[in-house]
Amino acid sequence: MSLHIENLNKHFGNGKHALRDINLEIDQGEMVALIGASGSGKSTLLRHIAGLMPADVGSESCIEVYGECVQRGGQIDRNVRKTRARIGFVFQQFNLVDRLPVLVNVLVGRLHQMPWWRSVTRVFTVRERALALEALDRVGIAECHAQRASTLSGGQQQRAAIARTLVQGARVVLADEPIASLDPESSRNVMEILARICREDGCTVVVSLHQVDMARRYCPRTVALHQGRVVFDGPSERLTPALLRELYGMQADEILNGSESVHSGVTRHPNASAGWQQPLPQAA
Ligand SMILES: Nc1ncnc2c1ncn2[C@@H]1O[C@H](COP(=O)(O)OP(=O)(O)OP(=O)(O)O)[C@@H](O)[C@H]1O
Repeated sequence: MSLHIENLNKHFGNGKHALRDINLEIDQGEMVALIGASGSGKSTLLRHIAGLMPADVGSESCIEVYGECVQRGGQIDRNVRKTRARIGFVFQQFNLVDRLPVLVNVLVGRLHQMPWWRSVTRVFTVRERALALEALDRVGIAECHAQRASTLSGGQQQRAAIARTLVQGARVVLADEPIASLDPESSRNVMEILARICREDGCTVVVSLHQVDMARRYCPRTVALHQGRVVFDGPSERLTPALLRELYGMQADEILNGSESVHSGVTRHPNASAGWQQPLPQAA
């Protein structure tokens, strides 16, 4: 089991109950979509899994990644740095250092494996550079390795961020709305790359998405959140518009239509309702 989440609850200081009794098991090599309307708790859940945010203190909660404790009872584990090294985090806004070359941004993924003086001086070995170039090649942007990150398109920056997780050697990739700022073609590229590292490297991928169409295209399993609760956990193909309306009421339109209004350009099934597509076979 690569991810184990038990009795997870989170109240923020303002009293907001953002996560409610979350229990999840995710196997190694699964690609799981986390969907839900804005404010449903997707980012908060991913941050808890990465050990970036503690659950309610004194609760019965427990999060483990590959059997290693990330947090228990609202306390982040003392050895979380070791566990975090296996977790790659991909953000909506890429989180690259604009003025640094792409290759150096990708090599940042290795910092945890280096002595401190090398991380400060940013002296990388030939082998480390070769690894980073290989990762950039896998995400299709090796030719951009010497450019400053700021000169890349949004889609290329997101691919560099994924290459960073490859160089890190992450066994779990948590991607928080990685395609929310991208055009349709870049979105498909990024989702295909995530699906490929899942398939080829056996990485576990959990990707939060606003819209169900991408979940159905690329992720065999979807976990749907509504007001901090898991309201669906199962095969993505079961998430029909009717079921989404049952789960989300008026908010279903945000999940069904959002991708169409923001990033149109995907072919719709002739019988589809607004924003709805038939599932495609697993991405190549
Ligand atoms: N630091 C915080 N303090 C107080 N409330 C917060 C904090 N962070 C998040 N929340 C609240 O917790 C709830 C869940 O937020 P979260 O960002 O996880 O939702 P989300 O599903 O990722 O939304 P979006 O799709 O808009 O990014 C929201 O109501 C949000 O306002």
